[in-house]
Amino acid sequence: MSTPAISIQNLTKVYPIPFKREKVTAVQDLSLTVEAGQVYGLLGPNGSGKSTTMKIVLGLVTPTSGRTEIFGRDSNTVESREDVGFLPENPYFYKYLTGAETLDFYGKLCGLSRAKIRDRSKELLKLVGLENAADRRLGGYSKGMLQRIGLAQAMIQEPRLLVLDEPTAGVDPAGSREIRDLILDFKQRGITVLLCSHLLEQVQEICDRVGILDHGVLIREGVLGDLISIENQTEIILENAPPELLAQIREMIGKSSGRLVAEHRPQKTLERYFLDVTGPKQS
Ligand SMILES: Nc1ncnc2c1ncn2[C@@H]1O[C@H](COP(=O)(O)OP(=O)(O)OP(=O)(O)O)[C@@H](O)[C@H]1O
Repeated sequence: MSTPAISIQNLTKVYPIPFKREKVTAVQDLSLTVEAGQVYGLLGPNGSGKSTTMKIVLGLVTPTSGRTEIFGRDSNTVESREDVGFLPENPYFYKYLTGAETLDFYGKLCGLSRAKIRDRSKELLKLVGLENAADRRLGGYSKGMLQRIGLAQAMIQEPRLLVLDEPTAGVDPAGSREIRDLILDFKQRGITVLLCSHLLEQVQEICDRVGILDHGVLIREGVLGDLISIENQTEIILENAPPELLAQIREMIGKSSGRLVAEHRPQKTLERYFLDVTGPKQS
């Protein structure tokens, strides 16, 4: 089996509260594995320990006990960071820098050569749809554009793993969809993604596997489809079914041991409807 992108073993983090004798257990005996190539959703209510877990994986916070690894390398080693790109929850950007200058800055921080930064920056600005805004200052970017330059920044050193903390926070539905599509694009390129989000509808669309934290404890974990499927029910969606066919089906069900639980028209999501009515008009 290939080395997992992330391995978390019996991780616990207890924060002392300054000037008080109390402590906060942010993460408690957490073990989980993110296989390479997956999009993994780490979910949980506010304060459940998601950001703390991410920061420990990234080597930004020291665990109280347990260990975390990135592609087999302990998170507390500098080498483990070579393979990771990170978009924090509230990224701070220099608003007087342009999009291109921002990528230049992060490229230099990662120790990339001038030529490499130039090529990579051009490629990434195109990928995140900011080619035309490359020379505009970030102070004039919308929230969606800022998150996209944040994603480009996280991708500058061609990481194999992307850690994204709330990548669509504060972004409108069209902007969120663009970010969602970008994440799927990264997955297509073989990049592993660890994602924290409260937008469960989006998580459902893009994640292969999810873990749910509650008060620092992993209460559910598994393949998304398995976790949310209702075991003893079957859904059949028919198109253009004539009334006689529906009547026959109802009659057959009536004669069987099965029970018709619901019969209704499938609905599109509110997001899909919103995008349909606000999106570009078809000519
Ligand atoms: N530096 C810190 N010092 C003390 N307590 C902290 C610190 N960072 C986080 N905590 C506490 O640890 C717990 C988990 O916080 P964390 O930010 O990891 O949760 P989260 O799931 O990411 O929340 P959110 O969804 O609001 O971002 C919370 O009770 C929080 O108050």
